[in-house]
Amino acid sequence: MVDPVSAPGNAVGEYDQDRVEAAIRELLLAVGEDPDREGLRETPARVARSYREIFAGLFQEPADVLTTTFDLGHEEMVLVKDIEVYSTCEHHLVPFHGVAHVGYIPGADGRITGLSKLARLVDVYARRPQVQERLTSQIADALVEALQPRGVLVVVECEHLCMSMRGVRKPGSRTVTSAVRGQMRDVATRAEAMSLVIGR
Ligand SMILES: Nc1nc2c(ncn2[C@@H]2O[C@H](COP(=O)(O)OP(=O)(O)OP(=O)(O)O)[C@@H](O)[C@H]2O)c(=O)[nH]1
Ligand SMILES: [Zn+2]
Repeated sequence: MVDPVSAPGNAVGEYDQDRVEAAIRELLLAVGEDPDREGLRETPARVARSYREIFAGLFQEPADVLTTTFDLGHEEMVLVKDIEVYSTCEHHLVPFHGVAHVGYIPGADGRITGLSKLARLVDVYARRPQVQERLTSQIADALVEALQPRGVLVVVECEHLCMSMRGVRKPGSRTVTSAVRGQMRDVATRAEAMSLVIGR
């Protein structure tokens, strides 16, 4: 038995490697496969290890990653764009992937966070069963809470494999969602942020 991982995040229980393994074996049987054939023998254990990583965000809190802040007195917009996103659609349990652009205007105290922390924050929420709208707003709200910035803009652009490989089968379509908080709602500020997002 591998150590269960238990931490708050959004989880209602702990990660149970043995149970995931048993469920994957059962799933293989249910779809008509033979889980004992050579190619599949190790698959339940592999998938269980892989899900532990893919859903690790269930056991992480945004506060865990937004720990490093600096008082640089910087009062202008900070934007990290094209942060790679890999998440899992909670309706079909298949991936959706693309990029996130995360920007904020520091608060009156000029407190900022490390740039990598913005990407880590995206991962905390992406590594859970998700819908893109919730992913987008959770990132924005976590930044508001941690940094008390003047404004936040989060834009996420993803392709959903549930729309590409099955169902409606429209490969290449991308879904764009945004969450805007505080002064980023101002027309001119939002336009400046969006031009930075769009500019390549
Ligand atoms: N709003 C939103 N919808 C999503 C997201 N990911 C998947 N969906 C949609 O969730 C819906 C689920 O619809 P259902 O009718 O319950 O499921 P379904 O029969 O598998 O639907 P199809 O995908 O159309 O075959 C689909 O329209 C998906 O495209 C997401 O992140 N946000
Ligand atoms: Zn889906």
